[in-house]
Amino acid sequence: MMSSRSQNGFRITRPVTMAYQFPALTPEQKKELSETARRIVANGKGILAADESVGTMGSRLQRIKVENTEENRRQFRELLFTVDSSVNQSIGGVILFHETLYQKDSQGKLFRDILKEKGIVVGIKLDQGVAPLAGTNKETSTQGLDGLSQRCAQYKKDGADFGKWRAVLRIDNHCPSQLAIQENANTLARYASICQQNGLVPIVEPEVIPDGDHDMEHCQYVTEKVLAAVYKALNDHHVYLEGTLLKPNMVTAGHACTKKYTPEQVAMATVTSLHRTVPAAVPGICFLSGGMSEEDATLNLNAINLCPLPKPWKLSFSYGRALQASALAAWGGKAANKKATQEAFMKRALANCQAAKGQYVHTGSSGTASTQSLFTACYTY
Ligand SMILES: O=P(O)(O)OC[C@@]1(O)O[C@H](CO)[C@@H](O)[C@@H]1O
Repeated sequence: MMSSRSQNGFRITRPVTMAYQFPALTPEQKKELSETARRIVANGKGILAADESVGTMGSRLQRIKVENTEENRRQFRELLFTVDSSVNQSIGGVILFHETLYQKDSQGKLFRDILKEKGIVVGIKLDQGVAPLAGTNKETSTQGLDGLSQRCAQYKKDGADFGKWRAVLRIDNHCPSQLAIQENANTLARYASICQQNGLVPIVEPEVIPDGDHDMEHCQYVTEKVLAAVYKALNDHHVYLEGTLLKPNMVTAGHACTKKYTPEQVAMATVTSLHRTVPAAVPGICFLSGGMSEEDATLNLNAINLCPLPKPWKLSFSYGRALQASALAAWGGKAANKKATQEAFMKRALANCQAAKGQYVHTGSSGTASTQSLFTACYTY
């Protein structure tokens, strides 16, 4: 302890090792990170999560009977990224998988340059999947911290400005365990710190997956415990919250629960848990769709934005399945379906942008694909 006297004679005692003596980031680094984070979620914009790993993309393509080749993955993504530039009114960021960051359109232009010219921020999936936590009820920890700093530095040079890391928590007997909550919170925080050191905005994704027959109240209880642990860990790791985005699950009942809840009930439970656990310094919360149908994901997001509780953050989307399902169905692997594919994608992007402003009006004219459940059991890839 150091001690001194103030002008009016009071003794002031300070610990010698105050955290501010070791700032993690310079003011310039903080400015860049917070500006990028705010840009991604400005004016109802959200994120297209097009970062499916090769295996996950394989299961998407299998549903439409298309072979999982690099060329087929490239062709579908080309259709998404080359839609009309007005997509930049709804999509502020796109998350890419490693392979996609280095792929080009049929004219030889890098996807990342196509996105940047539209004013869309390019992101990159940084986690490397999950591994079992031995001695638990099938719980996992996310891999990818080894060499992460070097990978972040390279991706930053190659045009990425944000990263994504998904932790998976499940609800079951003895789950999530304290071990899984702590391990995943700490790993997310370590990842977030490394991202920020390399100029990437970390998307922090602790997903409580919807497998199980638990009710919505149980999901709310677990989501609050998980988020509280995540924000404690982010604070412990000196992560600059203004330069982060959160990607959580919405609070819903388990997929096999027989009780049904309205979007307003989901919205109230979701915003209540966020209100209790997520600091107002976080600029944006972009929900994952977690196997909800496209239409449910939009209706729930709209209800969340209309929820009459204080909402100091932008509440938006970072959807994978709920932005791509009807586009994939319209494509079916055929170049001739380009127009229908791009129209289907634009329709969902616009609907979710409206929902992120609480202005979505359900017209009742949605196609079949948009109301189909997109749930995959044990979605841990
Ligand atoms: O739940 P969704 O909205 O389909 O996808 C959410 C997501 O985090 O999970 C996938 C698997 O990692 C990613 O492709 C995507 O970013």
